[in-house]
Amino acid sequence: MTPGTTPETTPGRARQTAQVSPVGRGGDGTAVAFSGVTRSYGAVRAVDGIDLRIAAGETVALLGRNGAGKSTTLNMLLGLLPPSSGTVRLFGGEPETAVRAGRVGAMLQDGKAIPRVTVRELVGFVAATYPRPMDVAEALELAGLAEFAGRRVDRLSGGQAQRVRFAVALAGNPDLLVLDEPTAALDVEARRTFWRAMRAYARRGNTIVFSTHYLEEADDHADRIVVIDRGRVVADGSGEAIKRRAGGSLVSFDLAGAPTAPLSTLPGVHSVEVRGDRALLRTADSDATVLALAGLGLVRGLEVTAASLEDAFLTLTSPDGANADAPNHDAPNHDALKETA
Ligand SMILES: Nc1ncnc2c1ncn2[C@@H]1O[C@H](COP(=O)(O)OP(=O)(O)OP(=O)(O)O)[C@@H](O)[C@H]1O
Repeated sequence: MTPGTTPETTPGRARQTAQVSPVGRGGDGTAVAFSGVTRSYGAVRAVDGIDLRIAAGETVALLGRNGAGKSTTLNMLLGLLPPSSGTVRLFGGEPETAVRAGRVGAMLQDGKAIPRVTVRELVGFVAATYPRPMDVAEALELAGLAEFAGRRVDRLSGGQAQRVRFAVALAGNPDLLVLDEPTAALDVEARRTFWRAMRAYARRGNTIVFSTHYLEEADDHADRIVVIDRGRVVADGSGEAIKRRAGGSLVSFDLAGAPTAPLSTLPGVHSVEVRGDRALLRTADSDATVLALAGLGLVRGLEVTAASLEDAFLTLTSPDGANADAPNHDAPNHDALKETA
């Protein structure tokens, strides 16, 4: 069952609504612990050896491209999917135990269809399954739904329905909120409202794990970013640290038919991408790269720009189905990108 997404959610653990220190909730202060976790679907290795500790009270973003393994990781975290190997612990025990105890609220991509009841009724039904739930009005307020409380849930826009799912995830007043791409269906204003609510919930000492494709979103709203690529953690640290270590510069120029093979061996270059006739080199030393390009006569339309957040992300991850025209010679030492949280 998907915790926190249906009125039938399992009864919750007794706990107070008041602010609680994050330390102590997980015994040693650990909310989530993955040790050597893998998960395969047939021949597809979706998660390929994840070790991860998330302290109680942390807000952590799982950042990765489509198919990186984020949802699989979150599903194992919630006990919805067993790992092929390794162990997952929530608050020191089995995920199922924490979920059954009502310590976990989730908002997943494939939340079940919402029945024909009002927003207030639905959140009330879910809240009633917990011994000490969040006050319904408070959950609606936090999720930005106060004005829609009397509206039928099947008569809401996609973005409003998404907020209902958030309110349902909050209803049991969980210690840990797990959100799989929570802002996917939201417009700019709704995103702002959503993140404001999420931060308010985090300030109470709760733990939040959310997945996203966007480094900017992760950087703006998480204490810590865990970058996942091809089922592995390739970077783990603050947004600042990830930008600093993966940032560098972007050097682009017109190839004019020149071969791409030597580009990845130029000084400073850690990845090469070709878009049409233009080559984009991500480099840690733009001066050295430009000098080397000049030596090769490759200076047509040359541009040097600081790497953006998205460039930093691209540097850390590899595109699906890399093709010969768009090699990504990622060669960073990923271990060097990890920092102690
Ligand atoms: N039920 C399944 N059966 C077979 N393969 C699957 C299944 N679920 C996921 N996969 C594969 O496992 C890999 C990881 O998928 P996952 O959904 O965990 O990625 P993701 O990072 O959440 O992607 P997205 O951002 O697109 O949601 C992908 O290659 C995907 O095709």
